Amino acid sequence: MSGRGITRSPSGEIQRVPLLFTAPEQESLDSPIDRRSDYYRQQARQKKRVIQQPQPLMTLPNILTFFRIVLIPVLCVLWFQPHQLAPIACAVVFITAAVTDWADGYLARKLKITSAFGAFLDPVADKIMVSTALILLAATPPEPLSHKDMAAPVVIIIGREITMSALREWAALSGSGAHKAVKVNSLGKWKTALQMVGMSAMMTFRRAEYLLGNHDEMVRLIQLGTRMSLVIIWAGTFLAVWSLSNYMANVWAYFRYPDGLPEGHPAATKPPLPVPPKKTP
Ligand SMILES: O=P(O)(O)OC[C@H](O)CO
Repeated sequence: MSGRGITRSPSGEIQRVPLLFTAPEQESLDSPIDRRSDYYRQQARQKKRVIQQPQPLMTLPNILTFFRIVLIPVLCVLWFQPHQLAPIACAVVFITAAVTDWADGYLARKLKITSAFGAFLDPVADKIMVSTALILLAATPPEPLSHKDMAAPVVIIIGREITMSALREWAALSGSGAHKAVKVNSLGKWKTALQMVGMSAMMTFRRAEYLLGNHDEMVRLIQLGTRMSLVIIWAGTFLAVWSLSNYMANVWAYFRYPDGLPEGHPAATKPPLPVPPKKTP
C-alpha cells in the first residue's frame, strides 16, 4: 500500500526508502545524512494512529489570517513605488494587517470557532508580516534613521522568530505534551502588538512631509515621531527576547518535571488545574 511517497507493508509498517547515493548499510542513526529521516520514521512506527477529526478551514478568522498573508506582497510592491502617496498607502496596508491580527483572534474566541489550523497559521502570518516590514524599513530607513539604527532590532527580532518556530517544531515533534508549553501566550501577543504599533507609526511618518508640508517645524516633528517609533520597536524587541526565554523556560520545565513542577518551585505559582470528576455510566 502506498500514498504520498510513503510506502507501507501489508502489516502497516512503514518501509525503509533508500536514500539517493547512499548504500543501505551506510544508513544509520549516527549518519548526518539521514539522522532526521530515520528519526521521523522511527517516531511514525512507534506512534499509534490518531483518528483526526475533519477541521473547518475557511472560517472567518482563518480567512482574515489568509488576507493578512495576501497583504504582504501588496506591501512589497507598494513600498518601492515613486508616487508621493505610496508611503501612506504602505502604512494603510500595514495597519490593516495589524487590525486583522487583533480581529481574527477576537472573532475566533467570540464565535467559538478556534481551530488547531488557526492556532498554527496566526503566529506564522504575524512572523512573515513583521519580518517583511522590518526588512523593508531596514532597506530604506526613514529619515533621520540610518541602516545602522535599524540593523540591531531587525536582526534580533527575525532571529527570535526563527528560533521560536524551531522551538515549536521541536516541541511538537517530541510527541509529548511539550507543545502545550509553547502555545502562544499573552507576552507573545504583547510583543507582536508593540512591534506592529512601532512599525505602523514609523511607516506613517515615512516621507510624511509630502502630505504635511516641508517646513522646518513640521520636518522636525516628523523626525521626532520616527525616532519615537524606533523606541517602540526596541520595546517590542525587548519583549520578543523576554517572551522567547519564557517559552524556553516552559519547555525546559516540561522536560525536567514532566509530572508537574515540584512544590516550592519558583515557577509553580499557579494552582494545579482541578481534575474533572469521572463520569459514571
Ligand atoms: O509568541 P509568538 O512569537 O509565537 O507570537 C505570538 C503571535 O504573534 C500572537 O498573535
